[in-house]
Amino acid sequence: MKTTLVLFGVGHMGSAIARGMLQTGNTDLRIIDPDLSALQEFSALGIRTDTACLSLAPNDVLMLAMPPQVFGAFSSDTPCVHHHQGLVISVMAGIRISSIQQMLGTQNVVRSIPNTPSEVFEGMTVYCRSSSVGENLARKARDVLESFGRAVEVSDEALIDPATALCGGGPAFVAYFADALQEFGIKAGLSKDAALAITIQLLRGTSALLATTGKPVMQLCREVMTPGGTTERGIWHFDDEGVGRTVLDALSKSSARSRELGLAITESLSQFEVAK
Ligand SMILES: NC(=O)C1=CN([C@@H]2O[C@H](COP(=O)(O)OP(=O)(O)OC[C@H]3O[C@@H](n4cnc5c(N)ncnc54)[C@H](OP(=O)(O)O)[C@@H]3O)[C@@H](O)[C@H]2O)C=CC1
Ligand SMILES: O=C(O)[C@@H]1CCC=N1
Repeated sequence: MKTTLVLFGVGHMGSAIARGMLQTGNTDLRIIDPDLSALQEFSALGIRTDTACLSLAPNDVLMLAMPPQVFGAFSSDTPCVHHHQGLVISVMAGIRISSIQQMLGTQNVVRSIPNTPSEVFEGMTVYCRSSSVGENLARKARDVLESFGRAVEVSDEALIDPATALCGGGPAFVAYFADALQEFGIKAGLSKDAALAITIQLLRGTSALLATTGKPVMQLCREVMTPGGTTERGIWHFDDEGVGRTVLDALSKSSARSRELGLAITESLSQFEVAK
């Protein structure tokens, strides 16, 4: 029997997951989002869509893809998700497994961080499961997450914050760099289309070279830097300007923000417990 995935939130990440999943067709999809216009694309494809969730089947897999900041209100306003016996997969940045368990009164939680290339079945998801998720549910979680790309499980939940920076945010960092490459091409006189085509093939070709040869990344870099040639001038400039360090700092800041988002909820939950 096909798993029914109930996707809560079909914004940038949720819609990428839904579109990726529709390419594989292994999962029955149901989508909930208060924004009717976000649902139209999917209801036109015959997918069950609703602006609110009133009931669930016990075996439904729930996927939480709303902003972390609205999770508290969602939890209060959606009683049918409470005490859900099936699997709950969160893709929300920051929010810890224990907070989700506490707020939904459910145990079987997988905290994951996918990325937007899921839309074209090239997603990468890092995930961690709660100790209550046994092998059967773990297999189900993996099947769901692999229905829009690749998935890697980690056993230490603390790794999800840096994975949020690297894997979840990664496409933004790569796109930012790609934009600078494209801009150079355009400023140098290439047409926008030519600059874009070159940039796309650079990303694809470098990625394929890395994956196919298994060479270390900096070896790829050194192999392009012909001594006395052109590329080393550019890479030396990166080194002088501390570009590598800036990238590390940027990802550290993203990771810290993920921890901070989680901590805000954990602290408000513990204050609530004290007040009770
Ligand atoms: N964007 C990304 O690349 C990644 C995002 N994530 C995570 O995915 C989640 C969504 O991010 P993103 O898609 O970028 O955000 P968006 O703002 O693009 O989308 C969020 C969607 O959730 C909807 N929503 C709000 N409240 C509810 C609710 N109560 N029930 C169901 N849906 C609701 C919003 O509707 P409305 O607009 O009406 O408020 C909106 O359509 C976040 O938790 C984020 O941390 C994780 C990895 C990568
Ligand atoms: O920026 C964010 O908060 C989300 C999580 C990872 C990518 N986008």
